[in-house]
Amino acid sequence: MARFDNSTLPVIPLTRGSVLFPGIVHRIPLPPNGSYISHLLSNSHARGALNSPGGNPLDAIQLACVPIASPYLGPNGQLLLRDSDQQDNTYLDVDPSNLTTDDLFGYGVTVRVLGIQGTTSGSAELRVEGVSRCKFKALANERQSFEATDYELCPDQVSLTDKKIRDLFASLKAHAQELVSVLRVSSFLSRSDPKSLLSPLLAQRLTMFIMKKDLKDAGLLADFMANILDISYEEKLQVLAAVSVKARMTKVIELLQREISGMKGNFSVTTVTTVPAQILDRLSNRQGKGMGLPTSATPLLNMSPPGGFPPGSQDKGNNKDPSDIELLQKKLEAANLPPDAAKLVERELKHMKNMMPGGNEYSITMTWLETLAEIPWATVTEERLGPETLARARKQFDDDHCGLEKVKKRLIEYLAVLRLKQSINDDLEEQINAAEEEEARLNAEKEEAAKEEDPEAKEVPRVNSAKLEVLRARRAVDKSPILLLAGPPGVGKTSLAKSVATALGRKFHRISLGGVRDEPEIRGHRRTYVSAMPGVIVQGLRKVGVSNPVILLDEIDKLGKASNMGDPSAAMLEVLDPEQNHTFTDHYVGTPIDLSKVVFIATANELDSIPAPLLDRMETIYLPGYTTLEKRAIATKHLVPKQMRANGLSQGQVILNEAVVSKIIDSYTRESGVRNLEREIGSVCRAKAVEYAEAKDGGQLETYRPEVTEQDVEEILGVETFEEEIAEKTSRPGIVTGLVAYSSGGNGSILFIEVADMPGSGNVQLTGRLGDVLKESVEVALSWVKAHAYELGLTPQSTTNIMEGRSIHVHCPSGSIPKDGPSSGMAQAIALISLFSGNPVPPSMAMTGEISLRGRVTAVGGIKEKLIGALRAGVKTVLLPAQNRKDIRDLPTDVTEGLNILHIWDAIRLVWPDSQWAVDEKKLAGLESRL
Ligand SMILES: Nc1ncnc2c1ncn2[C@@H]1O[C@H](COP(=O)(O)OP(=O)(O)OP(=O)(O)O)[C@@H](O)[C@H]1O
Repeated sequence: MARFDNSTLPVIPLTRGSVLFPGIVHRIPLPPNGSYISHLLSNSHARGALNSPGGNPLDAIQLACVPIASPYLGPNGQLLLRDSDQQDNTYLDVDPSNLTTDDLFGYGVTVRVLGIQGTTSGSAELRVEGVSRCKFKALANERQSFEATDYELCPDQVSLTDKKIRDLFASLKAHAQELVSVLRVSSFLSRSDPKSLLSPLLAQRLTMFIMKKDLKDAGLLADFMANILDISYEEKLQVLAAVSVKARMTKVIELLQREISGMKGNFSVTTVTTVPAQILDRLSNRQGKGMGLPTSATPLLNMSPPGGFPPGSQDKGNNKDPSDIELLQKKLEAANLPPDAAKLVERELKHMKNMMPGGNEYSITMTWLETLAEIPWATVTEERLGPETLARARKQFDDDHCGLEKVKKRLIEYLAVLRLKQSINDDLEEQINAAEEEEARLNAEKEEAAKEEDPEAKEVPRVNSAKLEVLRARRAVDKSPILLLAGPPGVGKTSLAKSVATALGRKFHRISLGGVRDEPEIRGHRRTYVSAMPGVIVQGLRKVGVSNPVILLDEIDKLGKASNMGDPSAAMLEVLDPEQNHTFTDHYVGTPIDLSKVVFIATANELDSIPAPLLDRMETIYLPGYTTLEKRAIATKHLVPKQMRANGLSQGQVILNEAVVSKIIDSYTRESGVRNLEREIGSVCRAKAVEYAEAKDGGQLETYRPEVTEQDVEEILGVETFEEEIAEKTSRPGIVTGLVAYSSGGNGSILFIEVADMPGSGNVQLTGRLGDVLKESVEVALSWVKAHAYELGLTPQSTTNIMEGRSIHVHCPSGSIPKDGPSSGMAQAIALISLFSGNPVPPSMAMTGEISLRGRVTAVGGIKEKLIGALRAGVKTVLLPAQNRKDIRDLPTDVTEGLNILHIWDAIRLVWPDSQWAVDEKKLAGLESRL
């Protein structure tokens, strides 16, 4: 057991090359079981408690820590060997149990015990904090315990009036701050190494810590910096041995200078602090007002350390990179902002000059101003709306698209109106300018007159102002409508809009509204939000760089519905309203933008899902699907040459004849548009390109065959993907052929409706993935047939229930394909009548039409697609509602010639002309319609 008396001081050797300084917290690992440190602690505690009973037991423990001596230093820290390269640091790998007093350094620190802490590895650590330097004159070693038998405590002595000390302290602080800045910059530059990262928060704390130290803490600050500096063990021992604060500061400043210049070798530092100017302000104010900080620290704020900016000058904005703001200012000037925006920008720029660069607000404002500078406020594409515009547009449309005559005609009309309105607007603009000049002149005259008090002159400007207002109002109203191209996928909506842009010579930008769910996506987030951005419209304008592009609002029908994130379609209303869009406000930009020069063209696959107010603002041009004939023409004239070019083939290297194109259309695609057709033609071209290249490389070009046969198509594209629904050859009661538009892939096709009856109690079973509307139309048909069973001759008496004792099952085959819509109502009713009467419907006959509960057959949509599908499926006769007569006029001739189209008034008679069971005119006379 160690023996202690009050004149001795227990000493713990620090191993692993560590040096403890006053003010620094250190952890000393406690060896397991029976450690001498434990004995030492308990004895020291017992002795301390004896001396000062009742105090904090930890405070009672008196200890010192001593580092291992270096063979390269003398007992007072003087360097014995100058060339550190020759140093061998193996002396530091000591076994604590074999230490002798000779192994210990002559200086150490007394410590305060903070506690004992367990570690995750199961061992314990003693936490101590250095208190004061201590010089050991004599050390004793007894049973592995060390004690200083003769020692001298050396607390820091700082003379607050010593100018040399004050200057040294100011220099130490400045260097310490500079080191933090340099560390921050270097960690920023070497982001790839996470170990070298100094977070902004930590850098700020360090700077604050340094700033808060005052002259009486000079020695502590020097110790703190020596502790964090990357210096050798000997240098640390030297700092420990520097009892004089002056000497210590000199040594630490020297070490700091070396460290800083070493780090600065690779880059130049322009910013030296991370403490916000306001805090520095506050600090200097506090000092000025004598709020606890000694005035001796004041010179610090005015000092000018080598290589850095004086910290006190930071609030004057000197440390900002002026080129950033200047550059931005120039960009903003060049952007030609409207007066409102210019005022806003000026204010923000002024504000920005007082901000800390790198701060959050600074970068937010910077990004915002950059966005504003990039918006094309006044940049426009030069107009090409001249007398030749329409001819050029016509040629462009014909070059890019086959068929679509009606649509092209409508687009030409649109461009003609755009041109006329523009010339009217140009005239108006001229008149407005003239009127404005006139008003300015009259105002000047009025002022003159007012000076001379002439009452007559005052009336004239009022007349002129009214004229100006009228002119301005006319200009605002004379805007062209927004076009909506609606139709199934791949029918050329996007490419038509592109052709419009080409014909007008304007830039084109496409905005996909498909995934837009929130209003801010259209109108932007307020710039105070984290990672706020402008909306899609402003982003589009920034991208194209002009204020008069053609913007395609693609898939406007897929725009999200109103939610807690706002209603995107409401924001769209403002964009599309010619009355409002000259002052469109994006939340991020925060100032109105004129969208009136933009030509907006929207596209949609269906109109039902577009909110009515939005639909109302647009003029719809419907693009129906293509017939096989049209597809063939498009493929031959456009898609084949296009795909050949795309695959590096020149004319004549691939020949696809009509039969081959038809095979691709019928067997490999089922769509209203031509997108898949283009893809399949692309596959064929690619396969031929490989064949051609191989033949050429092998020197056997003569063996290459450019013609593609139907067999080749099968080999290249694989097994036929689609087999058309073919009309039945025979029929049974209860089976009717209906028509659908936009079935799989948006094509028209036929649909079989099968009804069977069985003994039961009047139940109706529906299968075949029927949608709610379709189910309802079955119910309507059944109710009508039940209600008129007697008139139709299906029951012998008017009181008989036709469903009595039976149940029915309605099924539509292709059960995996969902079906919906009311247009099969008539076919359901005919199928039921057919079932109950036992009369089959001719198999080559198909029908479509919605029925009401009164038995009226009403118009349905998608006639063109349905009839094309019917023709393809081998249907000969089609029954259509009388109201759909108008749709037949636009049908391609191959459809009108290939089908016997009958508009029904008396459907039953058309289906069963020879039947005897429904000819009682008297009975039918009561019906409102002749289903
Ligand atoms: N009448 C046509 N003549 C020539 N090519 C056409 C015609 N119609 C469509 N195409 C071509 O079909 C492809 C698909 O057209 P586009 O992308 O314009 O379809 P879309 O109607 O916009 O489809 P979606 O609704 O899916 O966006 C384009 O390559 C286009 O050039």
